[in-house]
Amino acid sequence: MKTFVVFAGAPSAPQALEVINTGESSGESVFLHQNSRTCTDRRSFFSCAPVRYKKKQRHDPNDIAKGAESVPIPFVRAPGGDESLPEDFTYTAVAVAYEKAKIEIRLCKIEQDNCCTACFGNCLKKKWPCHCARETGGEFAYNEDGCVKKELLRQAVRETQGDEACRRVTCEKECPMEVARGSTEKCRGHIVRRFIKECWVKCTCHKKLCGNRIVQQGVRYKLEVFWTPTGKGWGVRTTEDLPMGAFVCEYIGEILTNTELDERNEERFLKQSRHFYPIYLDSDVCTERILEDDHLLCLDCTHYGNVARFINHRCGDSNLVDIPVEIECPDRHFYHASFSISFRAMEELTWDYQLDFADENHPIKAFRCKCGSRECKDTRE
Ligand SMILES: C[S@@+](CC[C@H](N)C(=O)[O-])C[C@H]1O[C@@H](n2cnc3c(N)ncnc32)[C@H](O)[C@@H]1O
Repeated sequence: MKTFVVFAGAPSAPQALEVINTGESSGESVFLHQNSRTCTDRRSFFSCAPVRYKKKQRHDPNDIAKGAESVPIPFVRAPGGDESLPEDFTYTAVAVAYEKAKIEIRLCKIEQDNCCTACFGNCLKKKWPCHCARETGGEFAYNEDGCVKKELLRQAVRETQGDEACRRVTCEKECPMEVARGSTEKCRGHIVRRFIKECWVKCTCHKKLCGNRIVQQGVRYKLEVFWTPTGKGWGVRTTEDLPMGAFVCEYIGEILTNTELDERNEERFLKQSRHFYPIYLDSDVCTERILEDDHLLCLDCTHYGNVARFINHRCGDSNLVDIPVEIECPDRHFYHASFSISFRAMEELTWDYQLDFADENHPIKAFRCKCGSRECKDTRE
């Protein structure tokens, strides 16, 4: 018996080695292809190999994600410009807790009837939606193209625009959001946000093929970070036309408590930092009423974050809407803030930060808005 070592890949990129035995009598070498095709010479092996052939990857100096996303995200300077990306920023595609934030991602919190333990393949193809669609009224949040369904999208736009018709809850005692703002005012009321629940770790469907696993797959459309010509610093745009409801990215950064964020804000304010990058994970404040400091969490993208950190604000008619998503377990102190297209876009991607420009007490002193929208709320002289 002869032993052959077979490369599963091109000659220049041997990634996996496989040893096979073959009879000596024919005098032929047998090359076993990884997708079970056999070829009798090395040449035809490599010509039938591309199914598994993975191009040798290089570190693309223009990819701000440094390979962390499944698509590269290039950055583009203004013509003739020499702006550089911030040096104290490291790209991460997963949220990381800084120090005190308590994140309760526990298997025991996922009850059997809160996940699909008998599903196979793609849950969206099932005749009847599985348990995972319960959160969204018995229908999956996504369509077969991986986009958020129209009704849910409309609802999210209404909620984020503070539509009076949306359900509101007022804190009975101290409002954690007012406390976070350093204010002693009464609760202004919280809109009850509708969450999306994706299939999670205990579900038995396919981790990549299930259509109820969209946000957890990460960025898949072509995005670009570019230097805005209107004085907003860096911004994000798409280089392809995105359909309504397409998931663009989630807001990823360091997970902080309010106190930690306050300390950072103060420091940055003293340093006269130009840009600020925090968001509050407050979509479920209304069901808790009373929250300890280490449970009302925020994401800060200043030092660690993903492409969402470069998305600028637009008042009123922004083309992205944020939707809270449960991915790991039902603990809503930490959830995923996903951005989907609410208006067709092939231009700068913007998101309404929901800032009150007149609020002098706001912990992040609002910038002078240059969004250019007819609905711009920054009316300060
Ligand atoms: C999340 S960052 C966005 C990325 C930022 N432009 C950069 O270069 O890193 C938020 C900051 O961008 C700037 N910004 C965002 N939207 C803006 C707008 N509509 N007008 C002016 N500045 C804006 C503000 O300085 C704000 O604090």
